[in-house]
Amino acid sequence: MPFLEDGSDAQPYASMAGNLDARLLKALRVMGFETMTPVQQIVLTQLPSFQSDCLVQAKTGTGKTAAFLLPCLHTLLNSPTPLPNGQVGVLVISPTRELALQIAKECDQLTSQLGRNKLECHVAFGGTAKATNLSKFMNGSPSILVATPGRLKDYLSESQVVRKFANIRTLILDEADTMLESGFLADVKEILKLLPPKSAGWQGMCFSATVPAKTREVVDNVLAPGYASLSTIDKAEPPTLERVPQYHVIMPSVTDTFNTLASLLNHELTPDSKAIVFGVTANMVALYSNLFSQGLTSLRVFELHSRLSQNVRTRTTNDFKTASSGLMFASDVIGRGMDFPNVDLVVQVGLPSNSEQYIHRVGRTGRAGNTGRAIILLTQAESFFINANRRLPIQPHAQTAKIVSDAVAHASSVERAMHAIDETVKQRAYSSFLGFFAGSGLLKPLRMDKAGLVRMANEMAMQGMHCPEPPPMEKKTIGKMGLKGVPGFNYATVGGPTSTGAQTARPPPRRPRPAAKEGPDASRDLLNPKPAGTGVVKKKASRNGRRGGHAGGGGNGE
Ligand SMILES: Nc1ncnc2c1ncn2[C@@H]1O[C@H](COP(=O)(O)OP(=O)(O)OP(=O)(O)O)[C@@H](O)[C@H]1O
Repeated sequence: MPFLEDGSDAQPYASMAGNLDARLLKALRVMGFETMTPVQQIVLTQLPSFQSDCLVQAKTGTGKTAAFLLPCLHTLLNSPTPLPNGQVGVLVISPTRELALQIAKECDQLTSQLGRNKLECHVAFGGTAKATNLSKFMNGSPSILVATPGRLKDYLSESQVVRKFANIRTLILDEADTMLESGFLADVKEILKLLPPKSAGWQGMCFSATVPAKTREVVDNVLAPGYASLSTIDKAEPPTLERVPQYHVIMPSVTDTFNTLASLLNHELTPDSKAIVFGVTANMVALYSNLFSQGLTSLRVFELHSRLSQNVRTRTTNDFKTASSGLMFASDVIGRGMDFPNVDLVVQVGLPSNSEQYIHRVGRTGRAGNTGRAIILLTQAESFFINANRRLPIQPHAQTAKIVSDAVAHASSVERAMHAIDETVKQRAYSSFLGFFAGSGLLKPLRMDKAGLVRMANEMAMQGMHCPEPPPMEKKTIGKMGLKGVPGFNYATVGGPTSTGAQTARPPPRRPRPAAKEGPDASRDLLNPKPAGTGVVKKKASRNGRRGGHAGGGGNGE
């Protein structure tokens, strides 16, 4: 069984007959789940009971979804006090909409053999018509609800919705470490206030591939004292899958990002590849996607981040799931939990915000027993990440020198492609890049001050994106980034006719320059409050162009 990295035998699901509901076992057979993965085995055989509170850690792509759904579905189906009709028995909270949908789909598969006793699984997440979903939820029998925290809080503001949770049996936090981080913890606490108290007896389950120490300090929000703590990861082993070799490619400077990425992808991809490239912000991802859609790859290009409508996000997710090959540029909307079959390469461009984010992104490949590769592309200055995370098995890429030197051969095709891209796309990328670094606490490890950050962003814009000058920035946005008074900005003023903002006066479009030589073609935006490029009028260009040295960033969101 390929899930087991130590080569030991996996236990067949058939051995659970009598312990796990026969209808669930039948569904598992239909799904092709013949043997238990290690995390499924540990949960189903070592948990004191299927109703026990637990904190469970297992590597990415090893079947945690079924590991948390099976015990609670079994309990729902076999409880001596059946769930009253219309009540929610199981609540799963997930950090992203895409993951919520994926969990609900797996739940539907697991409950597909219940015949007339079918359990309804509903989803609730933002970006969709709330009224329609809520009325379906209120009028249906949502025994299971998979929700993102924001929309769930919204639902729970209505007392008739709160009443539907009066008999809750299990609360699951998937990606528990991120759900219990500062960004989500306040939401989770508010949600808990509106649910029956823990003393009512509901089960808490927390699952993740990463459980940093700070998570253990706050799990008591959902787990009772004495909860079971299970892990399939040996303390001495790396937290990533052994069958996913990991490499770093270090480039000299941030201005090399686009050419080096083109060189790297040209080096790594084949016409059959299925790869994901993570960028640091949604708008940087949009820029990569635009760039590589200009003939820099023969693969179909996919783009996924929070700045797209939910319809587009859902369609792209489904398309990439079923695609046999393709090149996905993505933000962290798919950094955790998402299961895209047969991804053979994950590339991270720039710094992840922490080692957990790195681990989850790498985990988009090598899933379900498959193999894969992961590469992180950093600047020299950013390479501190490698030294600071020595437990991650990241090796130098054997072809680094060639990839970096071949970047020159891609310069002309990248430049030509950049000239074909709308300036607003570049302005947004520039603004998000600044916002990312300004808000990330990364300037200190990069040994950079704010003026250095602006210089670096300007160099990336002019030398990397081939903008004629630093893209315009509104004073208001600069202030929100905490960069007020920092030299080097091309200030823009608000003006124009619309009430929501104003029209942009952009630098005149540049004519694409012919390429000198054909090359071999191959988050959240923390402080970019609205699509940039709206509401700005160029006033003054100022340049300050010492060659800096860093790209990247993190941000744990969309
Ligand atoms: N027992 C099994 N037999 C065969 N395939 C399985 C089994 N359990 C899970 N899978 C498949 O393995 C893949 C990964 O499962 P899942 O998404 O639940 O992993 P995960 O551990 O939750 O990953 P992540 O840490 O990224 O959230 C899915 O495609 C799933 O269908």
